[in-house]
Amino acid sequence: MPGHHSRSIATVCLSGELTDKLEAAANIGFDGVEIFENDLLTFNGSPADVRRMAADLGLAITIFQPFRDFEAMPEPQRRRNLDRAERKFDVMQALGTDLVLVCSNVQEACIGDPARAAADLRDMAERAAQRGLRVGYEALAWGRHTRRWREAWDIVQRADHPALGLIVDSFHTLALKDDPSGLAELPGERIFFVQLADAPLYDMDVLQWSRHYRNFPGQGQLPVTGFLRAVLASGYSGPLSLEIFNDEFRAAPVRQTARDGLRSLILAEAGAAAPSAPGTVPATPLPPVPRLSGIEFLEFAVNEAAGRQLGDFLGGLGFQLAGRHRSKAVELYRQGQVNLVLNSEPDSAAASHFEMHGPSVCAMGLAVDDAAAAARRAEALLCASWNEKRGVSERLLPALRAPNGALVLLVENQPGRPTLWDDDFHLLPAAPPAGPPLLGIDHVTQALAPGQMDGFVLFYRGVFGLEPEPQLDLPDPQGLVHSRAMVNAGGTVRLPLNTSEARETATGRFISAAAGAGVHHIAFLVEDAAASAAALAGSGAPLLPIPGNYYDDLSARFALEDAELEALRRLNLLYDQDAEGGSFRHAYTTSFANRFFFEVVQRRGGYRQFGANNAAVRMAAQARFEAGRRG
Ligand SMILES: O=C(O)c1ccc(O)c(O)c1
Ligand SMILES: [Mg+2]
Repeated sequence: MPGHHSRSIATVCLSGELTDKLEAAANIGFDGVEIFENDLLTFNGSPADVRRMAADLGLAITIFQPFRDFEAMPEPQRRRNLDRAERKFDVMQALGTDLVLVCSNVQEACIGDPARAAADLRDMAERAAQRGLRVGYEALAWGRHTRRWREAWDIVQRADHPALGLIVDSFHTLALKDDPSGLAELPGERIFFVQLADAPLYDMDVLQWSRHYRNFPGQGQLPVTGFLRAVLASGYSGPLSLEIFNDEFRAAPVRQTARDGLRSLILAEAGAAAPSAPGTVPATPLPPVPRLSGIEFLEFAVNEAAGRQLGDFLGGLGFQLAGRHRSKAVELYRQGQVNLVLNSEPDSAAASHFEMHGPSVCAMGLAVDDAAAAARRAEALLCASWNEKRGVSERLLPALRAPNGALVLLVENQPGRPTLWDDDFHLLPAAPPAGPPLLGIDHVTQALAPGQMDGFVLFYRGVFGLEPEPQLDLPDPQGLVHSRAMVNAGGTVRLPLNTSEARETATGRFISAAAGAGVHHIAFLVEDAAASAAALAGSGAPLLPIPGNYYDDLSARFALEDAELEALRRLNLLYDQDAEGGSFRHAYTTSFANRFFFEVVQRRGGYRQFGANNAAVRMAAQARFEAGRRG
């Protein structure tokens, strides 16, 4: 017996033809699909063909939907609607599903009388029952008279027919800020079906919001877990089904969306099962979110020539060659607490990454408390794993693939035990540091192609417990860049994610130059940004020049001492403050091979952001610099 509810997805969530949708849903492991009427109408085959196809794939057809504008219409529509229902029943029987979703009537002509709605639904349910079918009634948040689940439930109770039940959809309830907790009191068998959807919090017309911006549970900001907990407390034992209307999903690769969907459903169930029932075994045995102590290293895919160039570039930033791998063409560069690895080993994950993307970050090493448990969690959440070849007595680093195919390596450090670097590298004697030491990797920013944000958010949130910060819109001279930082509870891992629809923004240029999503910039934490910038400038490091207007404006925005302002100006440092008086000083390098760049940052007084106020100036300076470099 499966320990979880059967898992279903509406065909409207997925791109492509009905065949593609069913295959993707089945291959990733869904148990069933909601057939959206439009996907059937546009399919060049009979409902019986769909039934066979689903059966061959091992998919149940959980529901046929939607049936619109049925209840509480005046004559002659009332009678016509009952005839319409009979035609839908014919299709359902050919499809081999017993449940139809009736969404609440949105017509002006709909009569505002729950008794009439109940009488009509009872008629429909009686006709359905004669064919062994069932009817579920769902409140649309923008229905003419029925908008809340309680109103729909009241009508279902009045109708009092065993073939009529309630359908609930987290979006409609949560979008209206309606309270789902009362669902726990319903008899579970009277809830015929449960749809789950999340959404970002937008202050907009609810119909437009629902039709274009829904996303999978965990990708948005609605309290879907609380909703699900209430539903499950009723004793509901039917399928949990994802129903997402989203413009980006309609355009996204179908297999990725299906994977994200199932990942989100596994997480939602685990989340709903977890805290309310201490001591009981959760429905999904999902290992806990790993504790992350930081980014242990970043690994660059290079070939020999690119490796030399990047090594030189890093040398200019004060990094030193600190070790060579015992068995592979892999070098360790170090400055202070920061480890950067350059991998030119043939026939490796790095080599294929280099073939596809050129010099770029191909792996991130995360320091975790329990690498094996973290790997099991990732596997349970459908992440592909990777086993790199290794020499005798070298460390086994559990590895999984991020949504762009880059690797995340899980590094477990135990006090008093040899480190990864001791185990796998011939370490060179450390020379005295050039410049003030780097304290660690402050953040790693990735550029994503349009449409990839939700998938990455779910990956980092679900697998590693990072939480998304609010989305920011940053003006690049060539278009807007949307940025959302994923940050863990301790602030030890910070991963801003940027997307842009515009091809010529810094983010857009990265995506075309690197052939896809990847690490666009790496920020190092320092104690004193002015001292670090001065040391970098002194050793001839390529710092990004910032225009003088920026500093004139700074003096108008913040009460800075003249000497400080002059130092910022001289060192091309940017400055920001938060509302609590925390401050941020940062400087950027120009890019390596027009691809990625580095930043040094200093945080004071609990500043937790990323200097978004300065992004426009930085991106304009980069655009100007790169245009100059191209000549
Ligand atoms: O947007 C709609 O019309 C619509 C249709 C069916 C649903 O189940 C739903 O939640 C919304
Ligand atoms: Mg719905």
